[in-house]
Amino acid sequence: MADRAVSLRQLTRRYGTGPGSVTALDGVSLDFHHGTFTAVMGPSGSGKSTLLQCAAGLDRPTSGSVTVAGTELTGLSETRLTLLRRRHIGFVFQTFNLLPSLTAEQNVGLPLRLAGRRPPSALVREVLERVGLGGRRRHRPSELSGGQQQRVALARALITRPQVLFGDEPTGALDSATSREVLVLLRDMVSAEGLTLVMVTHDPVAASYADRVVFLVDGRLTGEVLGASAQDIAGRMAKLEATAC
Ligand SMILES: Nc1ncnc2c1ncn2[C@@H]1O[C@H](COP(=O)(O)OP(=O)(O)OP(=O)(O)O)[C@@H](O)[C@H]1O
Repeated sequence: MADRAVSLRQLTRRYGTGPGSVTALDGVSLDFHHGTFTAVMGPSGSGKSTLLQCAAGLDRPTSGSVTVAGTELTGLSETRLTLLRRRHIGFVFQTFNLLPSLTAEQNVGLPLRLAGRRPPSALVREVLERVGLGGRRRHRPSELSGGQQQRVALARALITRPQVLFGDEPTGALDSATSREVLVLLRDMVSAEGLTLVMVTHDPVAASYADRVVFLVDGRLTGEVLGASAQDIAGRMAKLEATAC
């Protein structure tokens, strides 16, 4: 158990009830080990975002269990779940979700403010420097490029030093060169700093930065590959999409 940052057991998420209900996740069991980078892929509607939201404690599964940092989330009160998320989990989205009226450093300090702490300026500076934005501390999101905004979002997710970072298409809105910069940064945080990263992506190139790629179809796990090239991953995706049609 100690080497697992996140464990999913028989995770099922159904939306709605009766004949119109949708089973977005159907009995998924998966482990994400400390210091590893996993990409989650699958055709549109296969349950990738639902898996991420349940694993990150942002959504509650219909049945099954999620364990993060040794604590099972099922059954935790909203307050305890919020505290656990703040302490152990970071999340980055495709849309960077920065507050437009705040500077980069104010955005980065936000999670600590929400937890009732004053963000130490040395720590904010250190995290912004880590993502290569030491010189942009006073800029507002509108004064930054897409890649820079995503790096601010990354710094904001990392300021609490989470054990696990979940990314839902974090490079989906970026051009390929900028996307590569963000992926190199993410890869380095896993390899050099022991972060555990779980990233949903449609992009085989982005997935090739991961140690492992897991594939979902119709809410079920259909396989995984280790250390695969972008070409191999694209080939597998093409097959899955052909059978999903
Ligand atoms: N709030 C909701 N209410 C009802 N159905 C939902 C809801 N959210 C997702 N679904 C359904 O659950 C299934 C899985 O959705 P999900 O967003 O997890 O898929 P995805 O693999 O992330 O898709 P995409 O690649 O298109 O983003 C889909 O059939 C979707 O329509």
